[in-house]
Amino acid sequence: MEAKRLAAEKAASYVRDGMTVGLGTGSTASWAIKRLGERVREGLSIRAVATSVESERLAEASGISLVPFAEVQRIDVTIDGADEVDPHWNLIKGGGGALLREKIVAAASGRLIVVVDESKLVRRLGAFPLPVEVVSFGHELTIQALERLGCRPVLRLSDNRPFVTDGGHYIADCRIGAIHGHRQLHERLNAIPGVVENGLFMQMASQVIVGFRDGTVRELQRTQER
Ligand SMILES: O=C(CO)[C@H](O)[C@H](O)COP(=O)(O)O
Repeated sequence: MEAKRLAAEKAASYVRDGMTVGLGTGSTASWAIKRLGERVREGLSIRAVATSVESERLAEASGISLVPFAEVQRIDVTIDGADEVDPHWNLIKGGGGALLREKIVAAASGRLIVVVDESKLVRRLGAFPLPVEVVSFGHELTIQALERLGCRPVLRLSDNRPFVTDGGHYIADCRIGAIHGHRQLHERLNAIPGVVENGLFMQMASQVIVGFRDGTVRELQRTQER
């Protein structure tokens, strides 16, 4: 928890007056929201959009002004967590179920700062099940199509009912194992009727900040994609 907080607070220190900020979702991103709230109380002037209802609530409670996404021309910087980060800064996201809004906000951001603890660093993505957001209508068929791709999907549950995202969709967590050919996988997944989006974030991160158990924080250097 301390490692997550340190990474998130480092990211929050890059936010400047006048910026429009994207607020991520999850335990790490929530530390950034809390730190930004403190900075706002100290006089920082920002406006923000949130990637989930949960983060919206935390931002409001922290005194951060939220603006409707429709009124935002450009997001200067977004700070968000990740479930896995590989050496090329490809990510798996969506463990908290917010991957669709997270991807929309990341794509509209000038900079995406990813904040993680060291447990999220992997040589190859895929040990963490890849979240795939699917529409509820016909989700059984969509899940069968995911099975045919070899994805081993499991419908995410909450209190024995399908987990419902902020967008009103379901999530299939796909146990793929080591992922090769991210781009092709991404395209195949999103080509299935009923799939809304998947949790692979490729070439979206601008910066990765990692908190370590020993209390240090490091900004990663990206390994060149081959
Ligand atoms: O993608 C996400 C939510 O959809 C989160 O950023 C991801 O699951 C990491 O969460 P945490 O910081 O709690 O480990």
